[in-house]
Amino acid sequence: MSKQYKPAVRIEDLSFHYQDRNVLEHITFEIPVGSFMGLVGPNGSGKSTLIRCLLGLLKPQSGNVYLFGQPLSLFKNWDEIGYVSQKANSFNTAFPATVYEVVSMGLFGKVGLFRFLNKVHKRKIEQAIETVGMADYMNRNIGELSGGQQQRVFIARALVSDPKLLILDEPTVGVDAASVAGFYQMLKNLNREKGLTLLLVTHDIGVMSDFVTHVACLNKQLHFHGNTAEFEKVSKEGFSQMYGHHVHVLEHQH
Ligand SMILES: Nc1ncnc2c1ncn2[C@@H]1O[C@H](COP(=O)(O)OP(=O)(O)OP(=O)(O)O)[C@@H](O)[C@H]1O
Repeated sequence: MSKQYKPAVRIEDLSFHYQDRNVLEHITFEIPVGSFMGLVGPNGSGKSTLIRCLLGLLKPQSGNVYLFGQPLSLFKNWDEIGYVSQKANSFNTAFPATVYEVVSMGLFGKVGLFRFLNKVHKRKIEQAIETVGMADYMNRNIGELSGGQQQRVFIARALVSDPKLLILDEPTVGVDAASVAGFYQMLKNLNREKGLTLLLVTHDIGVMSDFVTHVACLNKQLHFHGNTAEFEKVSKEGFSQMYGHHVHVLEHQH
């Protein structure tokens, strides 16, 4: 890797197996700084395992991971990496907390639990809430919001510590179909306007491809990796073979 070019993520020839089950085989790919990468694959294709290897939660049997040019074992700036898992697994929404309080939890790593939030912190919290379009709900209880609104709040919680890379694992689970496009549009704006590098994990290959800049298709091996224009050129048959006949790629007008 050249000294000048430091992608947000570089994965080199990574293989991982659980006991006797091979889950990831010889995965090599990069997430350029400033890109919006969609990582797609059917259920059980190894997406979550790859994210866990990338976050250092699992150790691959072979291969290397670099974050912003640094080998994972030396990487210390975890503030730079935001992670939003599937909502259902990450937070008990019956917990009586307002949107503002939930987002402020994203700062606790920096200011320490129960430390007094100063004006700068408060402004950061408000800005993060505004960024995800939830300013009108600042004082509402998290449990009163729809699934899509709750996911926006969890993204604000991840944004409040100014990450350079935001990883979202299946963020539209539980978001109603009518809200999904608006949700992806918000992510696209975060990428374009704030320059945030995004990694979106999903099996929603159709809708996702309208919003991302790059696509990686995983099914144990990496079947495709490239920008959206290259992705559009790939034949529908190729994807049907990989995902099964029930998945289709959306046709684009351009
Ligand atoms: N702790 C584990 N021990 C053994 N096998 C596991 C473990 N976790 C996952 N697997 C298996 O590894 C494979 C990949 O799982 P993984 O969760 O990475 O897939 P995924 O693409 O994220 O799936 P989904 O879209 O359903 O969340 C699956 O066959 C799964 O059953």
